[in-house]
Amino acid sequence: MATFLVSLLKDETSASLFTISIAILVSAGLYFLTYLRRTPNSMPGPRGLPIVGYMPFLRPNHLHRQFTALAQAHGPIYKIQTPSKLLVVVSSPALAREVLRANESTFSARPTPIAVKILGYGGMEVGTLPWGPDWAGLRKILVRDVLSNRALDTCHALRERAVAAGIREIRAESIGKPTRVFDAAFKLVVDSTLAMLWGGGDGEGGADFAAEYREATREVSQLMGRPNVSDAFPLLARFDLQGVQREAAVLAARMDGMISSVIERRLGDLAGKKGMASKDLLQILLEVQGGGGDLSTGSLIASTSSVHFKGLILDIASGGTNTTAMLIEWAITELLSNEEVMIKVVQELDRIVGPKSLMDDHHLKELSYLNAVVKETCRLHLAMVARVAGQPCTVGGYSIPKGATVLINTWAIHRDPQLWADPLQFRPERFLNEVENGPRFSFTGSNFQYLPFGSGHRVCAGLNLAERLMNHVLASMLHSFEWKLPDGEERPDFSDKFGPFVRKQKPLIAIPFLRPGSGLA
Ligand code: HEM
Repeated sequence: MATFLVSLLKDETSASLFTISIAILVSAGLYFLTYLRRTPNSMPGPRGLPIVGYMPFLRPNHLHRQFTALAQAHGPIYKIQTPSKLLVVVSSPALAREVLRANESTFSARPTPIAVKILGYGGMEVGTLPWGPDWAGLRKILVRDVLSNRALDTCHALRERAVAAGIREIRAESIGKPTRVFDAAFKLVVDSTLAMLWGGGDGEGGADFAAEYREATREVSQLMGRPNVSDAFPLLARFDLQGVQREAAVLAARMDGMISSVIERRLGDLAGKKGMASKDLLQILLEVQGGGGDLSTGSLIASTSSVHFKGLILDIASGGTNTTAMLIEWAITELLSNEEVMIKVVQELDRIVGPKSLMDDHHLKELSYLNAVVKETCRLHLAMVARVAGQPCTVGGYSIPKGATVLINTWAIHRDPQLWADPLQFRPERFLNEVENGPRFSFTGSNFQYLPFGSGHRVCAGLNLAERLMNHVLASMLHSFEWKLPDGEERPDFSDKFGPFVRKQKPLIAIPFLRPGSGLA
């Protein structure tokens, strides 16, 4: 569940002035006094005002750039005091390593906005559970059993079929027409995720159900990006001033209804001995569940109606669909303004996939230039990893109090000219031929210069799936179609907006034309 990482921070800064004023009167003084006592005085950082700290100076839509500029003024570790939180921003690989590896157990939790908690079965899914045996057991099932490369290989045909169907739909409905690239990518990503998850049985798929799930997922990500004053001022949470908690509860019930109905239908099918057309991830999960899991997880998923069991399904179905689609939109934006790179991608696709076929799984391993494009997109368009100090500790020689939120500013690290040659240039070549013994920059977070999926025990649990989806969907969109900007537009707009992730401020609109070399022609 990637989208929750920084929304708490945004909530803090962009709630309406009116609500903020009330909130400040009620609780800010109390918090500020508490934090004054606990703030490490010697750590550099911009000066704020009494009571409200630095909050009035934060620019919610541009925090990634503002935090990077502040690092230039205050160094690679600095503090920002807000009424309710001490933020510590770190912007170097060495300090990221200190937080995510050397002090891993101290920084094992991440800030969880109230809406995210409600939507995640009350904080019972992998992304929101606190570090402990429940989290470890469920994460093991998710990563080792259900989202392992082996399991994802098992259901590759389901993904291929869904992507091919989506590509045919674009051909039928959008050729020659201005199209929102994010929407096209989002549909392909959600449909193929759901196909892998529960598309192997009878009755679970279906266009209407997928459309309903897509709509709910879209609403979830909108809600997560909405400021909630209760996150900034927990004392006010019980009043739910903006109704965010109520909305989250309604949406959570809707998602739960859909997930429960899929499980029931599948269990009914099995009882009726209909069997599986082809094995999907739900089936793999049911087999783990039926086997009782191991000692650490057996009781957690003893029942298929337990929140833990359903939370695992939610993690897969909604964990990263929005982010994956958003990165595909950024990749196409970059390619439309880097003609040479686009030509190389398309040449590779023509060479590996060939003129008469559609993309399939075995092509993916050979598309090394396309994979480099995806890595370069992740370098330039992801912004932060957030963790909370579970106990007092020291980072970079400064003491950090319990409860402080530490932000690893990957936006700054990924664009640091000391670390990357021509850091603002889109140059996928930097990820090619890295070293002989495996890639220097993988998605696993072993190199702290490149952290798109975080690092350590809480590194993204869905990174295998995310990598396959990004590569597969992007490759299919580029192999089948030539995307052109509408007449009169020479270059796509690059303005962005900080939110749970860095999204495009203006959606990319492009026109797909059928490529003569595509398998659809
Ligand atoms: C390109 C898409 C994605 C990006 C950029 C992304 C990024 C991230 C990041 C940065 C984290 C926090 C890591 C940390 O704190 O060190 C995370 C956590 C997580 N992600 Fe992803 N993610 C993506 C896709 C996915 C997908 C497809 C899934 C589901 C299958 C998923 C499931 C999770 C889960 C469950 C966690 C919490 C892990 C834990 O706390 O143990 N993500 N993701």
